[in-house]
Amino acid sequence: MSDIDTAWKRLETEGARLRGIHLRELFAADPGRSGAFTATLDDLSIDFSKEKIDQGAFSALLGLAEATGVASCREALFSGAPINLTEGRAVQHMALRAPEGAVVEIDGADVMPEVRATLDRFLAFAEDVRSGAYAAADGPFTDVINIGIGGSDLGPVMATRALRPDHDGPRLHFVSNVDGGHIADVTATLDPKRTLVIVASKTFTTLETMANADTARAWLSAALGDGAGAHMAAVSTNLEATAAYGIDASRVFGFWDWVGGRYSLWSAIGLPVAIAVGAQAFRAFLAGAAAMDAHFREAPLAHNLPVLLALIGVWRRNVMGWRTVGLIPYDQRLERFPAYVQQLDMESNGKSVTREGRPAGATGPVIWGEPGTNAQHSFFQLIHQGADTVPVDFIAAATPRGADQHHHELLLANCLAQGQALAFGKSEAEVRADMEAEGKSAAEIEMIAPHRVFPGDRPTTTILHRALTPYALGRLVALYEHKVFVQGAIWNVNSYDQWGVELGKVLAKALIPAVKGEALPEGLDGSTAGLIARIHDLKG
Ligand SMILES: O=P(O)(O)OC[C@H]1O[C@H](O)[C@H](O)[C@@H](O)[C@@H]1O
Repeated sequence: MSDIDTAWKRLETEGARLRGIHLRELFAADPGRSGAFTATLDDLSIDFSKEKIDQGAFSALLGLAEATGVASCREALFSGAPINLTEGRAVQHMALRAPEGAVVEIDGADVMPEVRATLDRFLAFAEDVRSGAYAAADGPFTDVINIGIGGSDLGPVMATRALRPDHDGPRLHFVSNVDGGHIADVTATLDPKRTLVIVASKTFTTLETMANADTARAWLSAALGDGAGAHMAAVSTNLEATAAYGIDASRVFGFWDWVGGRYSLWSAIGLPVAIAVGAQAFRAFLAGAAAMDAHFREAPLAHNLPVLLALIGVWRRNVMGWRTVGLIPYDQRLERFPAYVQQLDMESNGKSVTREGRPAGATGPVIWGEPGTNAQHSFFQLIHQGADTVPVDFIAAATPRGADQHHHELLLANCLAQGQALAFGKSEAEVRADMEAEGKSAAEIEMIAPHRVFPGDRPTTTILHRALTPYALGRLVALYEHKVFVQGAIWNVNSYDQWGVELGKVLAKALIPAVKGEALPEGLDGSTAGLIARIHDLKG
């Protein structure tokens, strides 16, 4: 048996043992377990004491990380080796936030001079837009529309909302969906004479983004004629395509093929964020991520935050067999964080073959979520009393920014209470005692008590930091990025390609003529042909 098989076997044994032990019992046996199962980096902590693990399971998880070579995979990542095997590319988004003086070599050349020059250039442009030094014909830009999708949209949207207290630049708007309703609704409220449009696309070929860019350009041209070009900027790795599209090189900001789309927020894809919050805050955001990079690279596995988060995920997914994870920020400004992590995680580790092309076991879980406390008043019912165990990650800040302290205390109390309720529940005996104290009749108690029981034993991990500053946000995003990397290493999948999105793109292109009313593609399946016929009927 290989070391990896042995490590998995040991985990299975631990899992079988712990499955029968309620979280209440784990806490009764070791009331101080939160000390043992909390890891910190400065003000950031991860408390995983409400996960169904104990020391035996924890050491088996660390054994798996060692057997699967997480530490050497991590070195390969930072070395700039082409670990994205299927595309022959290095994975070096960390270079985009590397500290002053760092040298990062890819293919034997230091990429940092070019990275720094591009960062300086796009931050200078952001400051010029903010100050009005680069202005619209009628005065400073009041509004900016970022057109992009996937990694060219979710990061900027998420970060702009998260950093609302730092937002002192022009208003930001985001258009991603090819649904014309999206751009129509955004432009309806804006003055083209005072609006800057950023077209953000790594490839500059994405159907949705190019369709929206064409529509935005027509909207600008209708108001500005030849002046429309001055209202457009682009971010891409495909500089030939941006030139062919006619966007002036002075407003084109590049990045590199070693930056995956879902890892590109740190590059010029972050331009809209920089326009919103300014260069200084954007640099603090990068510094927070760099601090997590340094921690991830240097900390021993047993105290390494991304490694621990990854191992908890492996425990949940592979050992316990739970297929989804709820990501619930108790932070309204992180409302798009679950969607952001959804792409980061599911596009990276939603794979079913290993790096060698053989069948992989259970890999990336389904990630979903909404902010608390709203989530409590909608789907938390199922998490408390449903038939499935749904592990949850909570994220909360100890202090609010630009918001009322009392509200924040209510928010935190709710977050903590959910973790308590999920872990410890409420037994039938407790429910009956409560109902008796409420003076309910025996018949009513008999009928209602089973419905009021909370089984508990439902795991949560709580991530806490002081406040959601630009630095803390950078650190949090990098935490999840590296967690995804570690899980990819353990599952032995390539976390950096996304072939699974390709087939739909090809098929959509082939169907466009038929949807427009032209001939159907040859050999089209009966269901799709029927749906197209129905669409034409309904169009009348
Ligand atoms: O930035 P783009 O090249 O326009 O790509 C936008 C997005 O679409 C692709 O299909 C991928 O699934 C995403 O990873 C990517 O972020």
